[in-house]
Amino acid sequence: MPHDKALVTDKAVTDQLSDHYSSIITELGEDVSRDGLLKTPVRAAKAMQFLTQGYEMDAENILRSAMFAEDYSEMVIVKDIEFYSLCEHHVLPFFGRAHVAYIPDGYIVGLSKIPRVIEVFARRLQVQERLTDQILQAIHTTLNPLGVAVVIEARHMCMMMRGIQKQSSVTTTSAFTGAFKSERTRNEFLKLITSNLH
Ligand SMILES: Nc1nc2c(ncn2[C@@H]2O[C@H](COP(=O)(O)OP(=O)(O)OP(=O)(O)O)[C@@H](O)[C@H]2O)c(=O)[nH]1
Ligand SMILES: [Zn+2]
Repeated sequence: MPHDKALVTDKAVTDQLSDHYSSIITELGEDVSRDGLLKTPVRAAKAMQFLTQGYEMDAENILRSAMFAEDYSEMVIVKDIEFYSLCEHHVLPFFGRAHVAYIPDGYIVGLSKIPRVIEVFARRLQVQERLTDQILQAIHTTLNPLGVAVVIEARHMCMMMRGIQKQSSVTTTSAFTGAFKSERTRNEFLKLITSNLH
């Protein structure tokens, strides 16, 4: 899914976006007909479709496609899941790592589906808070587990390349349901995501 270019570009959309990119590049003072820029509008159009392909994906379907009845009821954690998203204010990247946990209640989910859910919500115009919450809600609604926890750490290019120009600030967001509202369970999760056990 994330690597399949053919899936994410549509000819009509590419043509339209490409025209817009030509105008933008010209407006910036460049010569869009020079050799190095000849194919840039089309490349940029395809890249932007790739970066926003999450609009075409359905997180709940992805999770439902690999749910298995299982009696396991301890915490399952998938941590250090890297992601790239686009901030909806400046259309510049923000990127980092997500840590997700859930405590099953009768059903477990195929592990790869957790990073796939992150792709669904990261590959669109976003804010970090909503990204965190959408991942949480998709898992909560579909698996109906005893609890879900999501922590996201990210760097925002709009705060690095421009604006306030802070190079090392990291933004952390978190959201919890059910059992993770209890301090003991939440602390166990936070301890495990910060440990170096591999
Ligand atoms: N809460 C939140 N804010 C974000 C996120 N991504 C970017 N922002 C912020 O969105 C805000 C937009 O503020 P504005 O004042 O409208 O835009 P601006 O003039 O470009 O702001 P500066 O970045 O401060 O130069 C900025 O403070 C950004 O840092 C995000 O994921 N969550
Ligand atoms: Zn921004």
